[in-house]
Amino acid sequence: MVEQNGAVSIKNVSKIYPNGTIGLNQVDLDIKAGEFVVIVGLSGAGKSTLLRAINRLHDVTSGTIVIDGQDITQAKGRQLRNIRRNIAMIFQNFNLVKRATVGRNVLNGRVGYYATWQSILGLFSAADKQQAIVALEHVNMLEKYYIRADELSGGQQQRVAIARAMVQSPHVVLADEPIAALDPKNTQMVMDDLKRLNEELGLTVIVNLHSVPLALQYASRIVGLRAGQLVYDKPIDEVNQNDFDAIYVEESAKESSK
Ligand SMILES: Nc1ncnc2c1ncn2[C@@H]1O[C@H](COP(=O)(O)OP(=O)(O)OP(=O)(O)O)[C@@H](O)[C@H]1O
Repeated sequence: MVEQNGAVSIKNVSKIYPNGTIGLNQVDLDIKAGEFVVIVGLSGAGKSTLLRAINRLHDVTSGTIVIDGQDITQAKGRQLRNIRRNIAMIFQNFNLVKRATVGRNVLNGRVGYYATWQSILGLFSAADKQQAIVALEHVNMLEKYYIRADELSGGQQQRVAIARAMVQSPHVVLADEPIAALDPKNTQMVMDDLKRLNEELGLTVIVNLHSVPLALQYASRIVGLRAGQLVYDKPIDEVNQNDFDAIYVEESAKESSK
């Protein structure tokens, strides 16, 4: 049997920012390949900090994060680059190159496979261009191939970002509040696109969301953070609405009820 890639094992991870703020406090979380995990929690709970630790956009203070057997917190140079290649990130603000075409933005998902000079010159192979076309078809955006990214709506830009993530051929997709800037129709489309990456391509998807109804609709597992700590972790079929009180109760409300 071929082992599926995309397992993320987070062990005893803490992150203390230079100003002393605790971003994460001894978080343990084992995510299996092919899961669709939604991380919920109040603003400031540590959701972004956790996602950014997983692809090492920032360093953790202690603990380990092992992705398909390799510890990204300790990796350097080529090894770090190779682990990162397997992790795609989708941001709230899309992070596209606004003045570049949709096609070029999608091809940027391949830069991890080229020397820097090649990607700067846009020397992408025919096979990669074909992959970009397939990815844009997947998110129903192929007709926009030659359009500049800044001419698209927010929802369309996010779908281009999803196509860019696809051509990266990752094992894990991280999405940090991907629908925060979108209306309900685009929210649905973007969440559906993420679900298809999970179901059709078998990718592990980890999404930060504020919305509990969306978490319930899409997740195979829900994880709750509060004040940097993991306070909740259940497969979707064991989740009930009351559970969210534990995640969303404000510290102040808790204190005043004592
Ligand atoms: N660069 C930073 N320097 C100092 N503190 C930070 C930094 N980034 C985040 N924090 C703090 O770390 C804690 C966790 O923040 P984080 O952004 O991870 O929360 P979040 O759950 O993603 O919130 P939101 O839903 O608002 O994005 C917060 O107290 C925040 O103020």
